[in-house]
Amino acid sequence: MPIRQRKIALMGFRSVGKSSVTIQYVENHFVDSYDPTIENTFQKNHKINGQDYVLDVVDTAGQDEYSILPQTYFMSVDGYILVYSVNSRKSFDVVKIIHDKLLDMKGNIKVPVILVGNKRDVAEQFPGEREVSEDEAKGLARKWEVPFMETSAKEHENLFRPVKDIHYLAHCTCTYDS
Ligand SMILES: Nc1nc2c(ncn2[C@@H]2O[C@H](COP(=O)(O)OP(=O)(O)OP(=O)(O)O)[C@@H](O)[C@H]2O)c(=O)[nH]1
Repeated sequence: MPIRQRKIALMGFRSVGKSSVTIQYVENHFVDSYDPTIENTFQKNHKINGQDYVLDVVDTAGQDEYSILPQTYFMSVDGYILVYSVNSRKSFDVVKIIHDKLLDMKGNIKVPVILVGNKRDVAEQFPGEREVSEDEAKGLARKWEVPFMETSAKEHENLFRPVKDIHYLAHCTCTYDS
């Protein structure tokens, strides 16, 4: 079977951990320093149900509510991982705005998205710092009908369920059997 190539992009507010999640997922280590990203693309191979996939994983520059998203993010990306940080309400608001923009640009067709609440370890260690509850995020994911998970890039916790979640993104099916 020929190898299939897919492109997925991580998007979200600044400093929520998009690069850390990407690097942990692709290279299995945690980067403690903060170096704002312009844009980086990584590759990861997956075999899913006997089919080989090459995933281009695009780690985007942090967005805010005013960011104008480049056309390339709409034209050539198959699926999106929208990342917020569980200790930042603002970053949760920003993923909602990004989601609206994606739907708008794609013509309101459902877009394959995974919602990720990163820095779970911070909320576990300092519960007072949590600004977005798991229940609220689950509610949003239910409304969007997309998979959701809280992760910790630092603790390498829950970094996607590769077969199930990546399969969903790679196939762009827009339906998710939770
Ligand atoms: N405690 C903790 N810190 C994290 C986690 N993920 C990222 N960080 C830290 O948060 C800071 C920002 O992480 P980045 O991965 O650079 O964030 P980003 O979203 O790529 O940032 P931009 O490039 O500005 O958009 C860094 O200091 C990371 O070490 C996590 O799961 N837990």
